[in-house]
Amino acid sequence: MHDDIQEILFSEEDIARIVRDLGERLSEDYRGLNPLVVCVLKGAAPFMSDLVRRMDIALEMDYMAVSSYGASSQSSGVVRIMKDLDIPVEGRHVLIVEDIIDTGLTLQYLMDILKRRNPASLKVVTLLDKPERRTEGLVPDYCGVRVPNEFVVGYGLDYAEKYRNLPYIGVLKREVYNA
Ligand SMILES: O=P(O)(O)OC[C@H]1O[C@H](OP(=O)(O)OP(=O)(O)O)[C@H](O)[C@@H]1O
Ligand code: HPA
Ligand SMILES: [Mg+2]
Repeated sequence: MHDDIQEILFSEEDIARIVRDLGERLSEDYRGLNPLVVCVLKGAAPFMSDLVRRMDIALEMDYMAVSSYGASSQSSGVVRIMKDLDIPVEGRHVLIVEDIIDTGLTLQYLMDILKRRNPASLKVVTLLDKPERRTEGLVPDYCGVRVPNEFVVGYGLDYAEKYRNLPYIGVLKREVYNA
């Protein structure tokens, strides 16, 4: 697994620091609002799990699964809902948790769907932002860190379902997905 990584971008310690800072900011901004924190499966699961433990406020958690990349390093452009939320969104302060915003297609689709359900507010926190690839005019409300235009894996991010359990975030060697 580690042999497939070209370069480590963020170590376990880097990630812990970034997540702690985001958690502190979100705790201030959402105190007293009992936000509905929505994890976009599967990539955001490790980030969600660490982030909520850095949010020292009352909140509720729910999970949604949409998929566009499948077993590929290229977005198919078609986003599908694989699992919807259990908790109603109407009147709630909804915070979407993403691992990465790349083209922005996934998030644009998700925001359009959730907006129609009349939340009190709808914002996004992403651990990674890859703005160079954006096709949708989307800017995250909260962003951990920017990444270069490379395919990255680890800490939830996969290539063909692999590498999600790496404790760090790194650039995948091109020969792995061009093979
Ligand atoms: O901005 P975009 O170009 O849409 O890409 C970002 C999305 O792609 C990945 O999910 P994926 O569809 O691969 O599912 P996964 O989370 O299960 O890996 C990632 O977790 C984001 O949700
Ligand atoms: O760089 C990436 N890595 C893994 N999954 C992704 N989904 C969108 N961009 C990426
Ligand atoms: Mg993926």
